[in-house]
Amino acid sequence: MARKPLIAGNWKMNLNHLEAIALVQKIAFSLPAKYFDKVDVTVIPPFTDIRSVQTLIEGDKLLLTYGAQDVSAQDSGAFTGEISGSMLAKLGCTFVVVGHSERRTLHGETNETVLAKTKAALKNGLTPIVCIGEGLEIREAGDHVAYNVDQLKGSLAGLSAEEISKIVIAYEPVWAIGTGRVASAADAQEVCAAVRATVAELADAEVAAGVRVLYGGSVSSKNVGEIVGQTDVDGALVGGASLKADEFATLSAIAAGGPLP
Ligand SMILES: O=C[C@H](O)COP(=O)(O)O
Repeated sequence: MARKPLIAGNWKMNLNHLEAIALVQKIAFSLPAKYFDKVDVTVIPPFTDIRSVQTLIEGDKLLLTYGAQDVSAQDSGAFTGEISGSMLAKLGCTFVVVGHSERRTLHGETNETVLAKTKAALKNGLTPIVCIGEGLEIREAGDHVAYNVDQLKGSLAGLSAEEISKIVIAYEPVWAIGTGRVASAADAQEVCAAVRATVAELADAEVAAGVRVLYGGSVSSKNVGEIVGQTDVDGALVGGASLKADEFATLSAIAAGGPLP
């Protein structure tokens, strides 16, 4: 089954709403409509930027989509600081990142938390981008495939095949995030193939053939071509390089198969 590549730009805690508007305008200008037949491109700004990004994208009928970096596992109520799935859906978000390693490490999110947030996203019609990834010690011990398979199984435990078919999975080795130390294309392929095999086990072969598996960790225009050229890698979750319009447009164009903008 042909899977359309997805390039998702996770801005993390960068750019206020005015800067967000400027960046989205530049990306849209650099990436004409023809590219969007071959690649889905989404921006994942901080919560405070989403309304401005929505207004721009809807007002100018841009072909980019947008999403959020996190979602509450709760529906509503006394959860100070939390943002619900229904709030994000009302703002027109397509995607929500769930279980990013920075949330797992810095905010103590477990596989159970990630599963609850994944359910909250699905319940509200959002596509969760469920993140997994091993630290350096696990990679150096050679246990990375088993570790990622376990993390994925824990993060998707009990979901139906239909629910799993609506999810995007992102493999992000923690040692490659923001470090400039990108995994080799073969490293990315090895884990993404194991992810797809695990989806076949948890759901079925058809769901596994259709689910999009992204790689994340120091992706740039220099390495994206080789990475998304791997059989089981269907795009990228991009951090630092998504904050530069030209670079993000260029790497999206490469994922689309070119030509360069
Ligand atoms: O969500 C994005 C990843 O954490 C990758 O970040 P990076 O491209 O800055 O390494």
